[in-house]
Amino acid sequence: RVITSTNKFSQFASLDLAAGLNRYLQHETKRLEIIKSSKGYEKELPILKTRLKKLQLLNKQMTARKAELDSLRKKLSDFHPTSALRAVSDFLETWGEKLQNDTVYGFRFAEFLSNDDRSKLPTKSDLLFLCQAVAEIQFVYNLTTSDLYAGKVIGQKGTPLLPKDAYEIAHASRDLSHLEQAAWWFEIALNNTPEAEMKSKNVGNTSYPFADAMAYLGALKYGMDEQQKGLKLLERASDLDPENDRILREYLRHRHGRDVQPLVHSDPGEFKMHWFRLCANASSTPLAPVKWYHVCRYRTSFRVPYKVYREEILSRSPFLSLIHDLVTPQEARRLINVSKDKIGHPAVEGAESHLFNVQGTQLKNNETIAATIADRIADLTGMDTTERKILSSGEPLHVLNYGISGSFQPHQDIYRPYGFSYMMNLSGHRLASVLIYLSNVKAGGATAFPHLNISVTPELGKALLWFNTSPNGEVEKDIVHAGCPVAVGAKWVASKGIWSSGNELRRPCGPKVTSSHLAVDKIAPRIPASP
Ligand SMILES: O=C(O)CCC(=O)C(=O)O
Ligand SMILES: [Fe+2]
Repeated sequence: RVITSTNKFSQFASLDLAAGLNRYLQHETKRLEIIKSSKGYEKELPILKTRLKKLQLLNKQMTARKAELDSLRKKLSDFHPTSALRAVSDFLETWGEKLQNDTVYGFRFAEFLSNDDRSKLPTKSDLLFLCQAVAEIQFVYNLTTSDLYAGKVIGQKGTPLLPKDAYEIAHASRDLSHLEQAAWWFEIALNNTPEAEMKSKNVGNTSYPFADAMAYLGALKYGMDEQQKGLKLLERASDLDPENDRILREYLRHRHGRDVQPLVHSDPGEFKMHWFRLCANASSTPLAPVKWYHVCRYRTSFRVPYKVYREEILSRSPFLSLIHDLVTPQEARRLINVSKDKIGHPAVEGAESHLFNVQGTQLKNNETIAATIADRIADLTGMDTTERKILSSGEPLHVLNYGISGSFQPHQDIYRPYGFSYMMNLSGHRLASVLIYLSNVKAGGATAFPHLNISVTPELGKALLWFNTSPNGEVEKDIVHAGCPVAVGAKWVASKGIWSSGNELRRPCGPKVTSSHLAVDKIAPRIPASP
């Protein structure tokens, strides 16, 4: 999928279709010349000539549409869901067939696009995925259908949609069991389709099956206690496409109230809805301004003789804090750049893949930049982050990349019950996690802590620090957290795990409050405990 990670997209952006075609054209021209001047190939000459003519035509089209391709790339690079949906849909309509289907022009495109390059092209499944993404983003962020149809996503303007997109999103919503939402999308598709067009039966590539849309809407309305409205729609649908057996049967079943299955609405459950609310609130509320309980840590070490870290304590128990400016924009860029080519490896080793739809990689400390970050975290937290073959104190840095609607389901960075099989080993528990934001996100993509009622908007350079076990060594159940779906833009994070091995006597807020270098109780006595 091109859009699941921003990295996949940049591969597509770097693909030069026109140059590839040109190479192929030159190759074929040369072949024709050689064959012309050789004996015994007379029969094949006409075939080759037609083939060359078709290629020349395609080349002309390709050159003429260079601007179009560039604008497609530009639209995709905004990582805006409606713009991306429109762009991919346009691409598939104009180029997709030609490039994916070997036989349209009677020759193999594979010859000018390598398999590797072809895998970089947007596909039909990218389009379906984008429809799902729009449906999901709408649900989580509570967006109105008319705003989304106009391309508006949480204040970020994208390309307006077309009725056929609305039809596809309706189906995606239906698949997610968001039935009310599905009805809205069928409705908006139909409302934006002129009556004359519906009657013209001309359901081409650029349109959608109107009668189907009407029948689906009718069945939904019927099931949602608007029986009369529903029946009328089903009847109209059947009139519109009298030869359609499926629609006729649907109409009759509903009219006679026979075998009408009750609609099954999705019930995400209270916990998920709470998580979604936190996601939606985070995206509209900026971080709190600096408060009295911000903590300045003055730390000296042989690496950093004098350094001030500003730290906002968000929760004392379990401990969660926001560190301002852990990495510079240059360092973030560097981390992204060294990760880019490796991305796509399992994001989180040993984790159940249904938990996330992001891509990632691991950077070991032999990457200079990763070592720098590990050292800084050691300075900052007072803990050991050294990587060792056994009894390691630091985990390799995980770099994660979220594309449109990329998310990480609620989990804990520990062994159970979330299936992170590697999270407890000889090195003990993953004692603490440091999550560094390597990018801003245009909309969505917050990190939510449902049990703490906290969600944090990603901001380039900032980092969250939390402990996965409490000072007495028990698992912190309340540190469950999730990456909210990205609505617009790209999200890059790096997470550093700190193992208990080697840190037994180093964790802050240790046996005595005074023994803690943080002394949170002294500095922030009035922060309410978690609900
Ligand atoms: O990206 C986020 O906001 C959360 C990531 C996370 O939980 C993890 O990497 O373990
Ligand atoms: Fe996590």
